[in-house]
Amino acid sequence: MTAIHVCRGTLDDEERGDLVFAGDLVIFPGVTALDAFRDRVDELVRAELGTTDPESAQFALAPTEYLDAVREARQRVRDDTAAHRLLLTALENTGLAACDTYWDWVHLRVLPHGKEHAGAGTNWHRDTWASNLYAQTNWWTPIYPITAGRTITFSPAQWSEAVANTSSEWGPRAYRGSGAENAGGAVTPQLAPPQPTVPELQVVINPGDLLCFSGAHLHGTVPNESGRTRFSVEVRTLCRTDVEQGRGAPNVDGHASRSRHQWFHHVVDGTSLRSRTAFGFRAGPL
Ligand SMILES: O=C(O)CCC(=O)C(=O)O
Ligand SMILES: [Fe+2]
Repeated sequence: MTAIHVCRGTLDDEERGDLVFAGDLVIFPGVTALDAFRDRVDELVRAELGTTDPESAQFALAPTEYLDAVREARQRVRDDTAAHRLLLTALENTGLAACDTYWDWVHLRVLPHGKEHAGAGTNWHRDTWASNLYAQTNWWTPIYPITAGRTITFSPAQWSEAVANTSSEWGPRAYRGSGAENAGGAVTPQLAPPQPTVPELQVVINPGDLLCFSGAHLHGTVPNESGRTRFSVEVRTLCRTDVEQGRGAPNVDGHASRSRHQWFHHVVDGTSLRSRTAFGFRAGPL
């Protein structure tokens, strides 16, 4: 049973882990530093799209021009250390201890209106089918207002129920961040037949709110037919103590042969989690 917690105070890493690794969703409303982060992302997005209304820019620009600008905006956010610092402060505002935290990369997801852009979203997946890291915690925030028709969706019923999937044969060529998203590639492992019935929970939060969930949750993108483009940012964290102590969500159906510690770098000093051989991690190539 998934509960949704609206947490107006802070949770330390252990308290947060107790909820998230049990399948609960945690919403931190009005996180202080998130306003400045959002302003920064908005500035980068407007600059790249050359508009004051990014949510309708897809209708104003030629398709290739638009997709190029989106790619640039995504890269700008991924490289922008000022934005990263603000996002880290926002995570710390929720109680996260930066000294113990590794993250992957700050990913701007742009989901335009219309079926032809569906590849910019994701099908149902658990991130852990790819990362094989059960302490993985996902953070997600909208940059502009969203609706139930323009958001992320969860299948709480499948938290503890195995579903057939392609995690055993999925490989790093589909590595997230490679740009495969907009080419409609299999960015994460997929559901395999038989397709389960997936009762959905679409989560609508405000810009400035942060949604936190286990990477082991079955989740995906609501197809955007809302008439406006969705802009959201996601990042994944690992708490070193969780990894060292083997804390995390249960694995109900992941069959990846490797764990992708190398996707995660320390939020302050940038050292790779893979290089922390003191943990006894395999340090082999992808
Ligand atoms: O934003 C979405 O639609 C999907 C996000 C996602 O899969 C993630 O944050 O791991
Ligand atoms: Fe995901």
